[in-house]
Amino acid sequence: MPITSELGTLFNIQRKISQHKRKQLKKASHEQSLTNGDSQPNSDEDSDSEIASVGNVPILNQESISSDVVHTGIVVEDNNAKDLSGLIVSDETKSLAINVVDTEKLSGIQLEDLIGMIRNAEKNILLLNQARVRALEELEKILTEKEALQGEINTLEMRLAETDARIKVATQEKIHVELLEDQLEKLQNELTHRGGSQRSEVDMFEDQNDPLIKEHKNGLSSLSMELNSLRSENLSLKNDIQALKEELINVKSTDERVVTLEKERSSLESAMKDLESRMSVSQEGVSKLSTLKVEYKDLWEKVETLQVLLDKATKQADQAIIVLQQNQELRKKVDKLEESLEEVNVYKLSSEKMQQYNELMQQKIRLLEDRLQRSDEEINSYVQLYQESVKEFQDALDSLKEDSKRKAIDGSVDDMPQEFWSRLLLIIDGWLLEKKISIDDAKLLRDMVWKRDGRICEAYKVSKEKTEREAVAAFLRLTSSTTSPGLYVIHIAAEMAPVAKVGGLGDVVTGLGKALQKRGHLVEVVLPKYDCMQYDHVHDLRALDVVVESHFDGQLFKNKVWVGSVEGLPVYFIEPLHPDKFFWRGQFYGEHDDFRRFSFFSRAALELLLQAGKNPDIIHCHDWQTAFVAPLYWDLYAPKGLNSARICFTCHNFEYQGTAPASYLESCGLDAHHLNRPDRMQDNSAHDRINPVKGAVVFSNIVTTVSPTYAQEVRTAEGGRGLHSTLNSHSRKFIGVLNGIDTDAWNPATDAFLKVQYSANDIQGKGENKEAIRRKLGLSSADVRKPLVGCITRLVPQKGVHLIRHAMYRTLELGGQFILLGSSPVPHIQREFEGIANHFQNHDDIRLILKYDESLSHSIYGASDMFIIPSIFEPCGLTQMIAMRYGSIPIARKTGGLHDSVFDVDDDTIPNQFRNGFTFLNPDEQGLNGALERAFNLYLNKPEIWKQLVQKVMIMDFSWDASAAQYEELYANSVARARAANRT
Ligand SMILES: Nc1ncnc2c1ncn2[C@@H]1O[C@H](COP(=O)(O)OP(=O)(O)O)[C@@H](O)[C@H]1O
Repeated sequence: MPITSELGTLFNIQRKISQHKRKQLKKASHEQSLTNGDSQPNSDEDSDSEIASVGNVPILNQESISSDVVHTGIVVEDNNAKDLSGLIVSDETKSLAINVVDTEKLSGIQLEDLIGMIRNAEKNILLLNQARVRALEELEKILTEKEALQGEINTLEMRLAETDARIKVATQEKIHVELLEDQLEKLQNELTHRGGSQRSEVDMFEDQNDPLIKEHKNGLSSLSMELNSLRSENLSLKNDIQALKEELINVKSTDERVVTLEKERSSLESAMKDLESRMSVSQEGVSKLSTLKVEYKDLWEKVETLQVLLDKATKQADQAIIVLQQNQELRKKVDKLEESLEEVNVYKLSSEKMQQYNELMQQKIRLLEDRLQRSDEEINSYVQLYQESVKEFQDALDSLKEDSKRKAIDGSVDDMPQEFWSRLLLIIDGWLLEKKISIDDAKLLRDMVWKRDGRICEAYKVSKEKTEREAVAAFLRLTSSTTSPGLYVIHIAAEMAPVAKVGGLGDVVTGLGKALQKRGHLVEVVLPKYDCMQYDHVHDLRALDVVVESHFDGQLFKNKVWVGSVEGLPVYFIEPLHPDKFFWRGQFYGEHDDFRRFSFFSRAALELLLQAGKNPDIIHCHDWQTAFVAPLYWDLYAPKGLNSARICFTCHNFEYQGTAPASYLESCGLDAHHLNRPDRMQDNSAHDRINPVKGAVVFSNIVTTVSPTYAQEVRTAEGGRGLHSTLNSHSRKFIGVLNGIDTDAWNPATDAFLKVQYSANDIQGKGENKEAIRRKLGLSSADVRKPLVGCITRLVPQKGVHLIRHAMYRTLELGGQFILLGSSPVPHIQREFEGIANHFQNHDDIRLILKYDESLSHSIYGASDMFIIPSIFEPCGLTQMIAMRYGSIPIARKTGGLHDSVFDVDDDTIPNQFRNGFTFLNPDEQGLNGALERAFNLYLNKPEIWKQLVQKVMIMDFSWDASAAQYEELYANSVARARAANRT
């Protein structure tokens, strides 16, 4: 192939390659611009808010880029700028090298940073594209130049080839000329040799006009002409060659330029590649950018939401500030009140017992204020009536005065004129007809007049100068002293300690009953006659020769009635003669038909009261099992004549409400249709079910629970187990009264279950009881001072079983000993603790006894140094009070009744004389650890202080006295209101 065509092919290939590259570059550039162009509408569609912010960015403002890049994390790299300089790229373009930072970091950047980054990234992309376009233009110029040069090279190469050919011809001709010159020279030499001799020959020839010579002469001249022409040709060829050589040099220099251009081209290509890779990086950046845009959109929405919330919060804050200001004013008032309270407290400090009652007194004051307000309302309504009567009474008094003047007033009763007695009778009848006194009172007063009772004469004398109201009161005092000194209270309950006790309810019925009895009230208890009762605690048990019939399932069933005394209280035991043998089940609760068992019992108990002709002032029912008493009383028994009583209901634990399908209510004779309403017995969560506890709250005159804090807790959605709304709407009759304990039954000085009795004055016996129980349960006695932690409880979630379990292990870690007495109605919990009991059965420092054992419970209270009660919630809790009575320091969670009875030894906000234990707030292991460790620390490191603490808690008063007084007052007020209402 000729050189020219070879060069031409090469050139074509190169051109094609460069064209192809250019096309690709253009295409890439076009696509890029499309991509950039597309992203904006897309983002427009995506978010209006984004449009507003991104669209307004002055993206061609170069200054804004440089100032923002560092801030947003997009940085210009100097190296990249140097690479680009070879392409004659503008300075601005150099700043387009984007260092794509970790987008994860970006997402964490503040919102403003994010917006700035998006703006700058867009600016960078645009400038990058501009730089690419310029680079392409430059490249195109260079390629055009290169093409022109290539053409020149081709021409030169052709001319070179021609020149080569001509040089060859010229060389051949030169050789030929040289040959001719040689021949010519030889001929000349020959001619010269022939010289003189031959000169004459030549001359002869000339002279002689010899034709050979002539021919020879002609030949020579033509040769010399030819030679001359060849010489001149040779000269011109030399010139040509010289010119060609120069051209060749030019060509070489052109080649060198081509090589340079090639180098430039390849560096351009590598720059292009670099640009391409940067483009792809920037494309990634773009995709990340769109992710960021989405994130930005989300963030923006959140910001807007936050803004709305902020506005709201600001408004609330404003309101809060106002409230706060009001609060501060209130606070000042409260502070003043507290100051005066403290003064009162200081005064009350003279009696330690009074201080302990301080809180209860405050509560009582609140209750009294409440009551006072209500009775004020009632009284006001009577005032008018009284005022009307005053005049009449005054007239009667005036006439009596006149009589008195006439007769000797200080004479004997018998001397009083008949007119005096008649007038008294008329006054009494007037008060009766005007409903100022009840029929019973009127009857009693009439009897007194009839019998010429000196007391009524005396009452008249005392009241004759007084108002009618005071006179009525003076006469009624006569009737109440005539009838009974106290109230007649009947408890209808499912438990009573110690004969039928499952938990605190049994303790309360007996403890409260005995305390009320001591205060002069007549107290009776009605219980189911369980087959599993502790009959040895019932004195003089006997069946009455009477059968009480009660309705159930539309039929009459007989009930056998037993009487006996328990802890000095008269008790009626009802034994239903029903085929289902309701109370012959070997356990108190947990039967599938508990609802039927106890609704039957509730009705039978009321039937007993009715048939026995009892007229109690108070019927006190407890928990869901006897909650049916309240609606039964008002719906069925009050109409039948058992109408003397007010109903008091105590809920000992709102976790147990005894709900059932509404139709179940029919069995005991209640009208399910009538009662299954939101304002009556309908369960607040399941509307096809009735709720006995709710029914009792609605239908009772007094509703109590077992501690003030628990009473507050159950009025909240979290603590009320669905009944908070009902309790709130009946709040006027609802109150928390802290339970007490039966200090006779729980007395370490007399407790027959203890190995050694002891008291606060002599606590040595406590150590002996500790030693005795260690021996009994097989625990190590090696270290007398090793602290013993006790726990006696039903093992149910409420009691914080996971914390009890943790306390056992933590006690061992701390070097103590642990005794757990408890049982669980929850099978899996019982199984779990059985597993732990087996695991530790031969352990030196821990023992689990998983049963109910009254006697052992006394021994544990007597032996333990500390007592753990980590309840999740606790309506009242008795074990902490019993433990303290036995000198065992409680470690308790601050909830419900525990909060009202255990006060932390390290809590400076509590007066020192009330501090009696270790408490923790959070129901978790850390919370418990803290309290347990503090207790161990004090026990081990400060034995004297510990001893003082033990003696202090043993004499704290947790008796029923204060609580019974509160109940007495609640009862009395309710009865008084009823009587007042009956009179009107
Ligand atoms: N396994 C048991 N053996 C003996 N007495 C127990 C047992 N478990 C609990 N008790 C007693 O039951 C009463 C618990 O009352 P309380 O603390 O009000 O809890 P609750 O009524 O919720 O069970 C205490 O008198 C305690 O001594």
